[in-house]
Amino acid sequence: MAGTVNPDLQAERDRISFEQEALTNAIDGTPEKTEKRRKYANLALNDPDFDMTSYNFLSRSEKYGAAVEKTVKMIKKIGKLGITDPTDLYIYRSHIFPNESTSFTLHADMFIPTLMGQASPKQQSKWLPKALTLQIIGTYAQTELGHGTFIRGLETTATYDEKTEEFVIHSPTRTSLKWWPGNLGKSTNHAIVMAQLIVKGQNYGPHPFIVQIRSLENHMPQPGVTLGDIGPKFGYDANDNGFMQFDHVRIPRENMLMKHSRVEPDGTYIKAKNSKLTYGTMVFVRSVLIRDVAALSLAQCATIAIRYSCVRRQSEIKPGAGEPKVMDYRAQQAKLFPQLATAYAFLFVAQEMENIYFSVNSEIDRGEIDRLPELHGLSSALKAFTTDWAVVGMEICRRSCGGHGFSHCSGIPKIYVNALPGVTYEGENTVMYLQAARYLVKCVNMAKRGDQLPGSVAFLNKKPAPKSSITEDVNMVDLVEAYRARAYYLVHMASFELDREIKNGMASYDAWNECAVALVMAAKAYGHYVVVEAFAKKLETLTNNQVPASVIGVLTLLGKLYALHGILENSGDFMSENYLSKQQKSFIYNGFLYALKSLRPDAVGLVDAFEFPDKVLDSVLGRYDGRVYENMLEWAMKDELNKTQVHESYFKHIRPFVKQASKL
Ligand SMILES: CCCCCCCCCC/C=C\CCCCCCCCCC(=O)SCCNC(=O)CCNC(=O)[C@H](O)C(C)(C)COP(=O)(O)OP(=O)(O)OC[C@H]1O[C@@H](n2cnc3c(N)ncnc32)[C@H](O)[C@@H]1OP(=O)(O)O
Ligand SMILES: Cc1cc2nc3c(=O)[nH]c(=O)nc-3n(C[C@H](O)[C@H](O)[C@H](O)COP(=O)(O)OP(=O)(O)OC[C@H]3O[C@@H](n4cnc5c(N)ncnc54)[C@H](O)[C@@H]3O)c2cc1C
Repeated sequence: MAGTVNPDLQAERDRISFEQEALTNAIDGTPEKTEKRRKYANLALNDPDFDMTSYNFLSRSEKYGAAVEKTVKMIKKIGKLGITDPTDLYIYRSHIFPNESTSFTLHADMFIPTLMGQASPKQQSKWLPKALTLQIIGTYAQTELGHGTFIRGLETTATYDEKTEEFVIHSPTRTSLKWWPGNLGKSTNHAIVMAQLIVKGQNYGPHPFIVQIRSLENHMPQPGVTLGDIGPKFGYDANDNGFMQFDHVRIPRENMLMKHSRVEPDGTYIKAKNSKLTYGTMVFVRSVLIRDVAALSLAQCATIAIRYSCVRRQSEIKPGAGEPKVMDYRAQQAKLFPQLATAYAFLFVAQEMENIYFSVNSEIDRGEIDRLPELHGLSSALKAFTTDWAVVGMEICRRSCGGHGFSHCSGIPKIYVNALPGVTYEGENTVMYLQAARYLVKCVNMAKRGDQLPGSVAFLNKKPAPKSSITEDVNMVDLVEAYRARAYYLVHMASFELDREIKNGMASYDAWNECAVALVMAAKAYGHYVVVEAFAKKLETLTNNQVPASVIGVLTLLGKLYALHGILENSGDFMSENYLSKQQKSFIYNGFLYALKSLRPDAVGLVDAFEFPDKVLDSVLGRYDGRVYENMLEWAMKDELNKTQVHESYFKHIRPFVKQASKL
């Protein structure tokens, strides 16, 4: 990150009030994690074998080809370097493929996790070594043309043939074509296929099967399998999301993943302890994408927009006093600082989600499944809440860069389109909120019966005070309590509405649909509360770990800003039933303004602390050295249109037309 830095940006760095290294450690989790991240990031970034030229100026086919080449090179390097730990692998990979999908992403993030979570020990010993050494490369093929959300509605069938001890995989209709699986279109040779298990004429619902889909010799589709790419999308150009049709494809019985449920050779079906264990890979990915998609993408966009806002000068505050940095406009701070605070909040809640995921998962491995519903409810709510707000925040960052934010030179469009499908894949967000609400409503009924609720839903056990205790000197404790109260009331209100409809004679499924607006609001409020509380807990942990006061100070300001902004944006909720008085609302507003003002000197330090390398941001606007204007023209000149002064279409179309016109 050496070189002459734009003086405007240097001035920002010269006045940072906190110890940046300690903050970076807090973001990573521990100093050891920072060290590890730097080590694997540098291994990737300093390797001259990786061409980090961005894909901006390539066609879709070229992008795909470049991604495959880079993926294979990366896999070879991983083998040479002996990187095996999943976190190290993830860091290494995300610095070679920043905000991009590798050609084997689904293999790493879903195919292998599914083998680990769904295959029996015997099956794991057969498939995992092959998968880990890439002798086979797989994807996760669940979604079909007709159904993504409603897994029970999948139409692909796996019919057991006891005579041959095989399953017959078949796509009976046009809508049963697998559609969307990543890396299916061109790259993979195996797939975990979710299909309706049919034994002796009985349908036991969706189950996972491992199916070879392409030849390991020449990559042609296996007999009975039709394959292709689904065509251009909103983004994800280098990713070959694919389609797949089966025509009575036979696989051995052992290819059904049988950790949780089994089919014996004679066709006897042994069911799982909980049929939803089959959905485990989705819970895993929902848990990790809170950090890897939502938090990090927003943090990157905030970095770009805040650095650029300290370089960009425009208009006037005081007439005649010259053009200020746009960061000095209070309105610009009001747009960008909440996004910065949200990125921090999501990083902290992701650390908590990761701990919960791994702790519940090891319980599940021991056969204890009591906490599965909470894990599902919490991961659903947080997946939806964080991806929703991350994409809203990224767009705010983009607009805050004015016109240049619309250009790929800002780097924001690439980050945005890579994160955007996070609101849809792995469970469409409204559907995820409703899943969380389903769990919350159950919890209300359990609390009414006097049951003690676990972890993140324990707040439903205790009625909050009817009035907030927020004072002029707003503090984190009162803010957390305000969010708890809002979540408590909205969850109870949704539950009350549901009960009322049912008491009035409505069938429970109709009542559910009727109350969906209240249910989604309840789940959002729950997600918001969990995030604010996670921020407060993080501050407590850092304080207990003797992190420097300067860091606690700036993070406390950020935490408050996040919570205050959320109250201002949702003041109707907080002010209903007079929980928050008009005077308290003015304390919130003043606290928000105070936080903006106080954070201004540290804005660049707070984004620098994320330590996103320039190669990751791939942004002219967000460069570490702030040399924006010096590099814009050079960047634009890379475009194919600038390779010649006069484009061939001039000779083909414009010139003849103009000649013709001049004769008239
Ligand atoms: C430190 C660790 C390092 C590790 C590094 C690893 C590196 C990984 C890095 C990853 C980085 C980034 C990741 C991003 C890239 C990944 C790319 C991903 C691409 C996307 C892939 C996909 O999209 S795959 C397809 C996903 N599809 C879905 O998600 C479908 C959504 N639908 C559903 O989940 C369900 O059908 C439903 C939730 C909608 C429920 O349907 P339905 O109404 O029919 O209900 P059911 O009858 O099915 O359910 C009834 C009861 O079951 C409960 N339930 C439902 N789901 C679950 C679950 N998953 N777990 C537990 N319980 C569940 C439900 O609540 C009901 O309960 P009751 O009320 O008690 O009856
Ligand atoms: C980039 C990308 C990558 C993907 N990768 C994969 C992959 O690798 N493997 C794979 O199997 N799939 C993959 N998918 C598919 C993805 O998982 C599904 O698109 C997703 O689960 C949503 O399902 P759907 O498309 O059927 O949406 P739909 O369910 O059709 O949603 C349409 C609308 O209906 C609403 N809706 C649906 N059901 C309900 C309900 N019960 N209550 C209220 N509203 C409802 C939704 O909220 C939404 O507004 C990918 C998708 C994308 C975009």
